[in-house]
Amino acid sequence: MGLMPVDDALARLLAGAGRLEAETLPIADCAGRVLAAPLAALRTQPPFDASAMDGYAVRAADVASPPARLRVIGQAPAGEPFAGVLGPGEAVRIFTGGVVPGGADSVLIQENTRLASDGVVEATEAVAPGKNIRRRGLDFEAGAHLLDDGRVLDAAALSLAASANHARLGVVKRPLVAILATGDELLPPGSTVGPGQIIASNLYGVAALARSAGADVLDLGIAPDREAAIAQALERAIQAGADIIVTIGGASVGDHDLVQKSLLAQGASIDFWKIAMRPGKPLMAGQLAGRHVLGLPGNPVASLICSLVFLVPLISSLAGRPGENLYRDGVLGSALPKNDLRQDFLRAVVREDGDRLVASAAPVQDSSMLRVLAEARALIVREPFAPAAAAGDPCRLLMLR
Ligand SMILES: Nc1nc2c(c(=O)[nH]1)N[C@H]1C(S)=C(S)[C@@H](COP(=O)(O)OP(=O)(O)OC[C@H]3O[C@@H](n4cnc5c(N)ncnc54)[C@H](O)[C@@H]3O)O[C@H]1N2
Ligand code: MOO
Repeated sequence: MGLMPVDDALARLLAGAGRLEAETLPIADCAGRVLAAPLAALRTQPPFDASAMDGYAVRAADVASPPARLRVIGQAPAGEPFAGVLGPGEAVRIFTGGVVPGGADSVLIQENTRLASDGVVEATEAVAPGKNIRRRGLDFEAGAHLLDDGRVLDAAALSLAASANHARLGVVKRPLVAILATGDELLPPGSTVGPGQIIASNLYGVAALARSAGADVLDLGIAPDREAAIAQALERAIQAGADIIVTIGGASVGDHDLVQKSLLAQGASIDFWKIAMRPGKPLMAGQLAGRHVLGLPGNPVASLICSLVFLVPLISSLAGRPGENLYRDGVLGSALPKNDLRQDFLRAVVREDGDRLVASAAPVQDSSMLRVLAEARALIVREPFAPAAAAGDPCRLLMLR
């Protein structure tokens, strides 16, 4: 089988990954979620002409030639409207958020007044009609369209929805990603490591990427290289309602690479396997019981870069949220040899030279080396068969941080 180009593989993966169904949640649980339908206002805000300042509700004409004395006939704190109507020569003590009483056409701020005697206030400045009044419906009218379908519920959108009196919101279901590491040699961090054994590392990074893309994660732990154990873990993922099943390792061609075999035995269909990518060649994608399956290569750097390039966009697509564009233009800080048929993602340190990002590839790019990945700020993306390049040549960067 030939190697599928990275862009083709991504397009195939996303073609079958439409937005998940909606669920209704209390608004307190909706932060960061994606609206599943347009949102309209259930009420008008403000629902009355409201004072924007602490001061006195007045008739502008009464204070047109200051100083002007006004009789204070009552007060209107927020939440307690004044019941009467203001007549000529009268004022109502009012506070920010209070209902502007009938008869008043403006609010004079208290800094522009002084108390003359008990029950009498003196305006020391004039005020323009309408000044310091938030008109009924200034923000929105009942029935108005407020938020689009697909809007991410950020701080402003969430507060607006609450203000419009929505206690619950219809949001896109958050994808559930089940992650299974495979390999007889793997032990969880903190273990006493025996001969030939290593620590399972990348599932933590894969889980972190999944969560940051808006998914919930089900950690299926580590399965040994036995078909029955892998099958059992896949069944757990299905029972838990996973939308995406991610396997790590066992994706290549060795005698102990059993993931594909297990998947096929469970009735999975394989959409593609092996792509023109370095690291990440043995990446596999398919479907099992209506779930997406992404088989990541075991090499830690390969699995993390494949997660960034494939898993994150898949989650974004299911979650109905636009993915963040992590690509930037940069220049090379050091020369690179010509590339072969695999699209390369080279770990690079980046320095800023004015507004230019200067990226220098690490000299050793072995896909087991997590330290080089942690030190990198970007991946230099090299197209298949790219010619040799010199320091200073333009390059495309996939930013990591
Ligand atoms: N004859 C060939 N051999 C290999 C090929 C090939 O085309 N022909 N491809 C190589 C490439 S590229 C990669 S990438 C690896 C990926 O193989 P697998 O997905 O089968 O991964 P494993 O063999 O299970 O593991 C590879 C390596 O990574 C370690 N590993 C696995 N899982 C974890 C984990 N969760 N945390 C940390 N480290 C892990 C594992 O111990 C191995 O050292 O295949 C090449 N071989
Ligand atoms: O993906 Mo493998 O790590 O290309 O080396």
